[in-house]
Amino acid sequence: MRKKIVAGNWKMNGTQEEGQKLTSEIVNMVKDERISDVTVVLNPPFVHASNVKKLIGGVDNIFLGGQNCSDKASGAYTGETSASILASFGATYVIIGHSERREYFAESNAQLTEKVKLALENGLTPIFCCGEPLEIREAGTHEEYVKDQLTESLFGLSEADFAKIVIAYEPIWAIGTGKTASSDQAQEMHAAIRTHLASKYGKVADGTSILYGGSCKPDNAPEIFSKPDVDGGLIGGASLKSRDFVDIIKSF
Ligand SMILES: O=C(CO)COP(=O)(O)O
Repeated sequence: MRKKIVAGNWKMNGTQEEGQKLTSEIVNMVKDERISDVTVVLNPPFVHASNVKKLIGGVDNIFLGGQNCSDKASGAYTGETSASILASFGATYVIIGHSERREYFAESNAQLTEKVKLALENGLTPIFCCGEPLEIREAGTHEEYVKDQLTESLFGLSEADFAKIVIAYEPIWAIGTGKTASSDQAQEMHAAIRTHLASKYGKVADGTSILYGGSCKPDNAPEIFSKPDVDGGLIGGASLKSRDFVDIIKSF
C-alpha cells in the first residue's frame, strides 16, 4: 500500500499570525474529524518553522516540510537555508524542484540532484516536483519532457535512497490558473511516470507516492484522487484555507 499524502505549499504567503491561525485550524480539524490514514505535510515559509512545529506537536500524521533547501551543505550563502537547518527545526519533508524555483531561480536538474542528496543525508523526505509548461503539452511531448526531468535529477540515486522519494507531478499550465488537469490526464501522466521510474528501479516504483498538483480544490480532488496512480496532492492556493485544505485531505 502506498502512502497517501496531502501536502500544503503555502508559497510566499502568511504573516506569523495568519500562519499560526491556519496551522491551529488544520490541526484541530484533523483531530476532531479523526483523520488518521493520510499523511499531511505543511510547507510554510521557513521563518514559520518553529511555530508550525510547535502547533502540530501532538498529532502523529501531520508533518513540517520546507519549500526548498540549498544545494550546499552550509557556509557563506546569504539568504539560503540548508537541509540540516531545516531538519534541526523538526522538518521531515522538503519540496525540491518546484516549477517556480526552476523558472524564477533558474534551478537546474543537476542542482536539484544535490538538493535531493542533502535532503536525504539529513533525514528529510524530498517531494520532488516535475511537470511541463503549456507549450510542451501543446506540442505533445510532455511525457518525454517529464521523464527527462526525472532521469536527470534522480536516476543517479541508489535504490535505497530512491525508495525514500515522493514525486509531485505539477503541470505548469495548471498551477494557480484554476485550470486543473482532468483526472484522466493526471492518471495518464502518473502511470507514465511510474513506468519510467520502474524502468530504473523496478518494483521499488510500486511503492513511490506520486502526488498531483495544480489548481487542486475540494470539488475536483475526489475525482483526481480516485485514480489508481494518484496518491495524493501538493496543494497551493487551497492550502491557505483550512476548511478547503482539510476537505481535500478527506477526498480519498
Ligand atoms: O504549485 C502548486 C503546489 O506546489 C499548486 O498551486 P495551486 O494549487 O495554487 O494551483
